[in-house]
Amino acid sequence: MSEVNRAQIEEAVRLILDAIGEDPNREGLLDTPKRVAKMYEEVFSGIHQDPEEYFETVFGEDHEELVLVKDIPFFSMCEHHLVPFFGKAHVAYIPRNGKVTGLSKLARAVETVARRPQLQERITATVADAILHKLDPHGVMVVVEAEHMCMTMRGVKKPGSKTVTSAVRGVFAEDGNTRAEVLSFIKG
Ligand SMILES: Nc1nc2c(ncn2[C@@H]2O[C@H](COP(=O)(O)OP(=O)(O)OP(=O)(O)O)[C@@H](O)[C@H]2O)c(=O)[nH]1
Ligand SMILES: [Zn+2]
Repeated sequence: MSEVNRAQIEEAVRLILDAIGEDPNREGLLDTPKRVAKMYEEVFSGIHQDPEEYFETVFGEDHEELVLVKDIPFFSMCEHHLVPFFGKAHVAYIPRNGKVTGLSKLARAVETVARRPQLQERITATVADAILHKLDPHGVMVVVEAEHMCMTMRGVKKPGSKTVTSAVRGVFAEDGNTRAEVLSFIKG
Protein backbone atom coordinates (compact mmCIF):
# COMPACT_ATOMS: atom_id res chain seq x y z
CA MET A 1 0.00 0.00 0.00
CA SER A 2 1.20 3.51 -0.80
CA GLU A 3 2.24 5.64 2.15
CA VAL A 4 1.91 8.83 0.14
CA ASN A 5 -0.93 11.20 1.04
CA ARG A 6 -1.98 12.30 -2.43
CA ALA A 7 -4.70 14.71 -1.24
CA GLN A 8 -2.17 16.55 0.90
CA ILE A 9 0.28 16.88 -2.00
CA GLU A 10 -2.51 18.18 -4.23
CA GLU A 11 -3.41 20.81 -1.65
CA ALA A 12 0.24 21.82 -1.30
CA VAL A 13 0.73 22.12 -5.06
CA ARG A 14 -2.35 24.32 -5.32
CA LEU A 15 -0.86 26.54 -2.61
CA ILE A 16 2.48 26.74 -4.40
CA LEU A 17 0.81 27.63 -7.70
CA ASP A 18 -1.11 30.36 -5.92
CA ALA A 19 2.04 31.56 -4.13
CA ILE A 20 4.01 31.97 -7.37
CA GLY A 21 1.25 34.18 -8.72
CA GLU A 22 -0.46 31.60 -10.91
CA ASP A 23 -4.15 30.84 -11.03
CA PRO A 24 -4.57 27.20 -9.91
CA ASN A 25 -8.04 27.25 -11.44
CA ARG A 26 -7.03 28.07 -14.99
CA GLU A 27 -7.69 25.22 -17.35
CA GLY A 28 -4.09 24.14 -17.98
CA LEU A 29 -3.36 23.87 -14.26
CA LEU A 30 -6.57 22.23 -13.07
CA ASP A 31 -5.20 18.68 -13.12
CA THR A 32 -1.63 19.65 -12.25
CA PRO A 33 -1.90 19.01 -8.48
CA LYS A 34 -3.24 15.54 -9.21
CA ARG A 35 -0.45 14.84 -11.71
CA VAL A 36 2.24 16.05 -9.33
CA ALA A 37 0.85 13.90 -6.52
CA LYS A 38 0.93 10.85 -8.77
CA MET A 39 4.46 11.67 -9.88
CA TYR A 40 5.69 12.14 -6.30
CA GLU A 41 4.17 8.82 -5.36
CA GLU A 42 6.27 7.25 -8.09
CA VAL A 43 9.54 9.13 -7.62
CA PHE A 44 9.46 8.77 -3.83
CA SER A 45 8.32 5.16 -3.76
CA GLY A 46 11.63 4.06 -2.25
CA ILE A 47 11.09 5.82 1.08
CA HIS A 48 9.44 2.82 2.70
CA GLN A 49 11.33 0.12 0.85
CA ASP A 50 14.38 -1.62 2.22
CA PRO A 51 17.12 -2.29 -0.37
CA GLU A 52 18.48 -5.13 1.77
CA GLU A 53 15.42 -7.23 0.96
CA TYR A 54 16.63 -7.73 -2.62
CA PHE A 55 19.67 -9.57 -1.34
CA GLU A 56 17.55 -12.34 0.15
CA THR A 57 18.00 -13.80 -3.34
CA VAL A 58 21.28 -15.69 -3.22
CA PHE A 59 22.60 -18.52 -5.32
CA GLY A 60 25.02 -20.87 -3.64
CA GLU A 61 27.57 -20.34 -6.39
CA ASP A 62 31.22 -20.79 -5.58
CA HIS A 63 32.43 -17.63 -7.33
CA GLU A 64 34.81 -15.50 -5.32
CA GLU A 65 35.83 -13.18 -8.15
CA LEU A 66 34.72 -9.75 -9.22
CA VAL A 67 31.12 -9.08 -10.22
CA LEU A 68 30.43 -5.64 -11.67
CA VAL A 69 27.15 -4.27 -12.99
CA LYS A 70 27.98 -0.95 -14.57
CA ASP A 71 26.07 1.91 -16.19
CA ILE A 72 22.90 1.44 -14.15
CA PRO A 73 20.84 4.53 -14.97
CA PHE A 74 19.03 6.19 -12.10
CA PHE A 75 16.92 9.26 -11.37
CA SER A 76 16.69 10.81 -7.94
CA MET A 77 15.53 14.03 -6.29
CA CYS A 78 17.97 16.24 -4.43
CA GLU A 79 16.73 16.70 -0.90
CA HIS A 80 17.78 20.35 -0.77
CA HIS A 81 15.76 21.62 -3.74
CA LEU A 82 13.53 18.72 -4.74
CA VAL A 83 14.78 18.86 -8.29
CA PRO A 84 16.20 15.87 -10.15
CA PHE A 85 19.71 14.59 -10.22
CA PHE A 86 20.45 11.65 -12.45
CA GLY A 87 23.21 9.59 -13.91
CA LYS A 88 24.74 6.17 -13.67
CA ALA A 89 25.68 3.86 -10.85
CA HIS A 90 28.32 1.14 -11.01
CA VAL A 91 28.10 -1.63 -8.42
CA ALA A 92 30.90 -4.13 -7.82
CA TYR A 93 31.37 -6.82 -5.24
CA ILE A 94 33.45 -9.93 -4.64
CA PRO A 95 31.21 -12.67 -3.21
CA ARG A 96 32.19 -14.81 -0.25
CA ASN A 97 30.88 -18.15 1.04
CA GLY A 98 28.75 -18.78 -2.05
CA LYS A 99 26.64 -15.68 -1.48
CA VAL A 100 26.10 -14.60 -5.08
CA THR A 101 23.01 -12.50 -5.66
CA GLY A 102 20.92 -11.90 -8.78
CA LEU A 103 22.41 -9.24 -11.04
CA SER A 104 19.11 -7.38 -11.33
CA LYS A 105 19.01 -7.07 -7.54
CA LEU A 106 22.00 -4.74 -7.66
CA ALA A 107 20.10 -2.46 -10.05
CA ARG A 108 16.91 -2.76 -7.98
CA ALA A 109 18.77 -1.64 -4.86
CA VAL A 110 20.05 1.44 -6.71
CA GLU A 111 16.55 2.25 -7.93
CA THR A 112 14.94 1.88 -4.51
CA VAL A 113 17.51 4.05 -2.78
CA ALA A 114 17.33 6.69 -5.53
CA ARG A 115 13.57 7.02 -5.16
CA ARG A 116 13.80 9.11 -2.04
CA PRO A 117 14.75 12.72 -1.31
CA GLN A 118 18.48 12.13 -1.51
CA LEU A 119 22.09 13.12 -1.41
CA GLN A 120 24.35 11.47 -3.96
CA GLU A 121 26.76 10.44 -1.21
CA ARG A 122 23.96 8.72 0.70
CA ILE A 123 22.78 6.74 -2.35
CA THR A 124 26.34 5.53 -2.84
CA ALA A 125 26.90 4.51 0.77
CA THR A 126 23.46 2.99 1.34
CA VAL A 127 23.77 0.65 -1.63
CA ALA A 128 27.28 -0.39 -0.59
CA ASP A 129 26.26 -1.03 3.02
CA ALA A 130 23.14 -3.00 2.06
CA ILE A 131 25.32 -5.39 0.03
CA LEU A 132 27.95 -5.54 2.75
CA HIS A 133 25.39 -6.31 5.43
CA LYS A 134 23.38 -8.96 3.58
CA LEU A 135 26.01 -10.74 1.49
CA ASP A 136 29.09 -10.35 3.68
CA PRO A 137 31.32 -10.20 0.56
CA HIS A 138 35.12 -9.87 0.42
CA GLY A 139 34.47 -6.32 -0.70
CA VAL A 140 32.00 -3.95 -2.29
CA MET A 141 32.51 -0.82 -4.32
CA VAL A 142 29.85 1.57 -5.58
CA VAL A 143 30.61 4.48 -7.90
CA VAL A 144 27.92 7.00 -8.82
CA GLU A 145 28.24 9.76 -11.42
CA ALA A 146 25.46 12.29 -11.73
CA GLU A 147 24.35 15.65 -13.01
CA HIS A 148 22.43 17.77 -10.52
CA MET A 149 19.68 19.98 -11.95
CA CYS A 150 20.06 22.26 -8.93
CA MET A 151 23.54 23.05 -10.25
CA THR A 152 22.53 23.39 -13.89
CA MET A 153 19.10 25.03 -14.23
CA ARG A 154 19.48 27.34 -11.21
CA GLY A 155 21.98 28.61 -8.65
CA VAL A 156 25.56 28.23 -9.82
CA LYS A 157 24.34 27.16 -13.33
CA LYS A 158 27.09 24.80 -14.45
CA PRO A 159 25.50 22.51 -17.03
CA GLY A 160 27.61 19.50 -17.91
CA SER A 161 29.38 19.39 -14.56
CA LYS A 162 29.36 15.93 -13.07
CA THR A 163 29.68 14.75 -9.50
CA VAL A 164 31.38 11.42 -8.85
CA THR A 165 31.07 9.65 -5.51
CA SER A 166 32.36 6.30 -4.37
CA ALA A 167 31.91 3.98 -1.42
CA VAL A 168 34.53 1.29 -0.94
CA ARG A 169 34.35 -1.48 1.61
CA GLY A 170 36.46 -4.51 2.50
CA VAL A 171 39.13 -5.58 0.04
CA PHE A 172 38.44 -2.59 -2.23
CA ALA A 173 39.34 -0.26 0.63
CA GLU A 174 42.47 -2.22 1.48
CA ASP A 175 43.89 -2.96 -1.96
CA GLY A 176 44.53 -0.27 -4.56
CA ASN A 177 45.00 -2.84 -7.37
CA THR A 178 41.55 -4.33 -6.84
CA ARG A 179 40.07 -0.85 -6.80
CA ALA A 180 41.98 0.08 -9.97
CA GLU A 181 40.68 -3.05 -11.72
CA VAL A 182 37.08 -1.97 -11.14
CA LEU A 183 37.80 1.60 -12.24
CA SER A 184 39.38 0.33 -15.48
CA PHE A 185 36.28 -1.82 -16.21
CA ILE A 186 34.01 1.16 -15.49
CA LYS A 187 35.96 3.34 -17.91
CA GLY A 188 36.40 0.65 -20.53
N1 LIG B 1 26.93 17.02 -0.86
C1 LIG B 1 25.88 17.17 -1.67
N2 LIG B 1 25.42 18.40 -1.91
C2 LIG B 1 24.37 18.51 -2.74
C3 LIG B 1 23.73 17.44 -3.35
N3 LIG B 1 22.71 17.92 -4.10
C4 LIG B 1 22.74 19.25 -3.96
N4 LIG B 1 23.73 19.63 -3.14
C5 LIG B 1 24.20 20.95 -2.68
O1 LIG B 1 23.47 21.38 -1.56
C6 LIG B 1 23.87 22.72 -1.31
C7 LIG B 1 22.77 23.49 -0.64
O2 LIG B 1 23.34 24.73 -0.34
P1 LIG B 1 22.56 25.97 0.32
O3 LIG B 1 23.51 27.11 0.39
O4 LIG B 1 21.90 25.49 1.57
O5 LIG B 1 21.39 26.23 -0.72
P2 LIG B 1 21.37 27.22 -1.97
O6 LIG B 1 21.42 28.65 -1.53
O7 LIG B 1 20.18 26.84 -2.82
O8 LIG B 1 22.74 26.85 -2.69
P3 LIG B 1 23.23 27.06 -4.20
O9 LIG B 1 22.89 25.80 -4.96
O10 LIG B 1 24.72 27.26 -4.11
O11 LIG B 1 22.50 28.25 -4.79
C8 LIG B 1 24.31 23.25 -2.66
O12 LIG B 1 25.70 23.49 -2.59
C9 LIG B 1 24.03 22.09 -3.63
O13 LIG B 1 24.93 22.02 -4.71
C10 LIG B 1 24.25 16.14 -3.07
O14 LIG B 1 23.76 15.11 -3.54
N5 LIG B 1 25.32 16.06 -2.23
ZN1 LIG C 1 19.81 20.51 -4.92
